[in-house]
Amino acid sequence: MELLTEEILKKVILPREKATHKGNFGRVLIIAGDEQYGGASILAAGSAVYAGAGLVSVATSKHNHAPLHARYPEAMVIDWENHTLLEKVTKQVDVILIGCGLGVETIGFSLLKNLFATITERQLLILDGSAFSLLAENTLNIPFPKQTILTPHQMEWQVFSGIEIAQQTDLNNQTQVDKNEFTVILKSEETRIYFPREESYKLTIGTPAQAIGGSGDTLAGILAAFLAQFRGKRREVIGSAVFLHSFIARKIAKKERIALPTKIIDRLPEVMRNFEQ
Ligand SMILES: NC(=O)C1=CN([C@@H]2O[C@H](COP(=O)(O)OP(=O)(O)OC[C@H]3O[C@@H](n4cnc5c(N)ncnc54)[C@H](O)[C@@H]3O)[C@@H](O)[C@H]2O)[C@@H](O)CC1
Ligand SMILES: Nc1ncnc2c1ncn2[C@@H]1O[C@H](COP(=O)(O)OP(=O)(O)O)[C@@H](O)[C@H]1O
Ligand SMILES: [Mg+2]
Repeated sequence: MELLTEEILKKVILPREKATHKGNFGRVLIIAGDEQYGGASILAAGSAVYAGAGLVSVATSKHNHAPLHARYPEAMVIDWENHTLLEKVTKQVDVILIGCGLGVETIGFSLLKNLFATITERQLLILDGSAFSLLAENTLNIPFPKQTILTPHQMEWQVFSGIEIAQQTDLNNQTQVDKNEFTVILKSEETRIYFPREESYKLTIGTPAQAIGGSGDTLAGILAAFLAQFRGKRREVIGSAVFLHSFIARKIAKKERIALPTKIIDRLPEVMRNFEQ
């Protein structure tokens, strides 16, 4: 198991070249946020925008359109009941994140099912939050596991994989990942990242200041933006997104008791700039 350190940020975060435009930094689609959990979609969208994705679209409940636009006008919004538009945009993007505050109602399941039927092998998929209960309750196969990254916390991993929290050892987790060929970011006070048949990563810089609703939604957005824009080795791009999220939280926690997800988002552009080599 490899320990994540600052070195990974220097490796992955490269300066932006001059002859570029928004299309060079990746297109992200976030399918998230029902009426109750609108904040999850707003946090995921904000972190994807501030972490530097070229274009970010959010398919969400109509309840969230105005607040999302007001907070992050850089993000584009799609009514998630507009199937035609959602399918069109789904086909155009590089990375799709689904699940943050998606809810476990019928619409959540049909969005997941339609996405699985539309996604192609050239795209990357991130599954978070409600996606795990939806997948545990319904028979639905992940279409391209090698292109899929799961970001469960321990309880979500238990529900999805059947491995109880007390049994979530490196060996048991790695075995499950090798068998299924997806990548798992297993979030906890000491997050682990398991890749199929590759060495895993361990994150030891997390702080209890991160134990607040919305922390994971923010991580998911950062991850989507990193995968969309950085061309380095996939495992390093994933490791650097996870490291950066806690690195900023730790900076905030030196002076503040809570690392508010919205504050982590605000710090992203500056901290990323400092790591450009
Ligand atoms: N502002 C918002 O709109 C928010 C929306 N959220 C969304 O709400 C939905 C439900 O997510 P929740 O995770 O809150 O609820 P869940 O019901 O999925 O699970 C949370 C429970 O799991 C247990 N648990 C055990 N180990 C844990 C660990 N390492 N980390 C976290 N929990 C652990 C805790 O007892 C906790 O109450 C998700 O779709 C999520 O994205 C949350 O992100 C909270 C903020
Ligand atoms: N005590 C802690 N120490 C370190 N990191 C923590 C701690 N508590 C939570 N975190 C981190 O905060 C995030 C929480 O994610 P998650 O539970 O999915 O939040 P949410 O769904 O509310 O957005 C994860 O990245 C997790 O590793
Ligand atoms: Mg979560």
